[in-house]
Amino acid sequence: MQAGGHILLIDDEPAFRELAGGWLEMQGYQVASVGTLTEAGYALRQITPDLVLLDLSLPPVFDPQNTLQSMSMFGDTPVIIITGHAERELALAAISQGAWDFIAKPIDPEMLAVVVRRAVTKTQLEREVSRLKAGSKTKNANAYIGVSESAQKIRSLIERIAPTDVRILVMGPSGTGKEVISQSIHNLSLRSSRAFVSVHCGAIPADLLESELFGYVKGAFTGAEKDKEGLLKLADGGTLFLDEIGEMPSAMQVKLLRVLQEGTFFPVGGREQVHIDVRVISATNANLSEKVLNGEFREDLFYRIKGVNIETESLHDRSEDIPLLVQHFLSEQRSKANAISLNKESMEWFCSQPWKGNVRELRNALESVISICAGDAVSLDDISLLYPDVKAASVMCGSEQMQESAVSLELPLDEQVKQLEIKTIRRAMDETGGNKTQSAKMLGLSRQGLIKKLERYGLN
Ligand SMILES: Nc1ncnc2c1ncn2[C@@H]1O[C@H](COP(=O)(O)OP(=O)(O)OP(=O)(O)O)[C@@H](O)[C@H]1O
Repeated sequence: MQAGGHILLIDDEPAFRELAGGWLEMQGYQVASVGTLTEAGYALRQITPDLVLLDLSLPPVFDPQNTLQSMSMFGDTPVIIITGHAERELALAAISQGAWDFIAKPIDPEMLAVVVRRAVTKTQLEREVSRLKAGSKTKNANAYIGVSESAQKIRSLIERIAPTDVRILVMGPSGTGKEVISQSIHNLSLRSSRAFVSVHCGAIPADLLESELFGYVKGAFTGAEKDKEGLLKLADGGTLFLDEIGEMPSAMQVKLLRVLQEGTFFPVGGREQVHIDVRVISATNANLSEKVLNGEFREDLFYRIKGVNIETESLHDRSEDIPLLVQHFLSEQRSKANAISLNKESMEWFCSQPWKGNVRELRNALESVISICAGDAVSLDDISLLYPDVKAASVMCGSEQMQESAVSLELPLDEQVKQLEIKTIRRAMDETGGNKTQSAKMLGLSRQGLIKKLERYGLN
């Protein structure tokens, strides 16, 4: 995608299209030029312009009123009317009907540049505003939260690769934030004002996936009463997130490969090729290399989507992220409801659970507990209504130790987190007489995760 923006130029004079189109391209815009409204309709299926430049006198009828009545086909995209001298009245009428501006032929390139820039900037700003309004999901650009070594690496990788168009494959257990990572990459990318379209490849039945992705034309099958755009077209200019790509049926894998290689596809039942410009981010909790070896996933598609790999760890193996995640989800709740907090024991309980469903399970549990909390601080009594065998965890969790040990601003955060981890691990090992299995359980880590940390910190 070029930074300048997309322009749809509709004028029946080929020489003018060539001249004005070429000049605008030199200014950094991507220009689609057509000679009739019918062609404009086709073009709109392939691009979402930031601006339309429209001549009012168009074949076959050459009736400016007819062209004016068709302006609704451009939705809220600004339209600049191109007029001849004699059409000034008409141009004014066009503006009263919602056109953004008009410019008279012969066109002064300097004037065209100014008018076009104003209109394109307006569209881009409006789209940005609606993107920001669209929800808190996009509010925080890098929404991936965590202080563990793995989370910090992922956060900085997100920031590094976001502005590029490199393809990305995010791998890791369910509920560990693969979609959060992908959305954050989109938020920080040059495509952030365009759509982030998420497709759950395993959730859509195989026979529906093709029409969902590619769209269809009227009459393509029983029930196709009008043309429908697919998710690929919706993602044009933006990011396509293919979740659970490992579950994509093999027939669709071939078709997706073609889209990724050529940037084009045919809607179901359609004869016109659609061009798109999307950045693809894929995610999976399966071992794709193994699937390739077993013949369950196409090798050529695997190499096409691979790009940069990001691997998430289970929450088990980075329990030091729990306090921050809990604080984050609490603050999200606070903006919806009254201030609510967690008392000391309940925070300890949250830090000590295994959370097999990872961050998703942690978040759901926290939200359920908050919803039944009687006061303004969640207590173990509240938790026990949902988890009857609740017991206060004996291990202190990160945030509290942070408060206890004097927090120093002289040491980098990494170092403080490391020291906190070492202290917590030592304490668990002391309390269990050095038993790794019990310590791991106490710390909410897998045994393997604990062993890795012991090695990393030389605590063996
Ligand atoms: N590091 C994180 N920071 C903030 N929120 C997170 C993080 N990790 C996960 N979440 C939250 O946990 C929930 C699940 O995250 P997400 O859907 O991104 O996981 P996933 O790995 O894509 O899961 P699945 O493989 O099941 O699709 C979401 O509500 C998300 O907001």
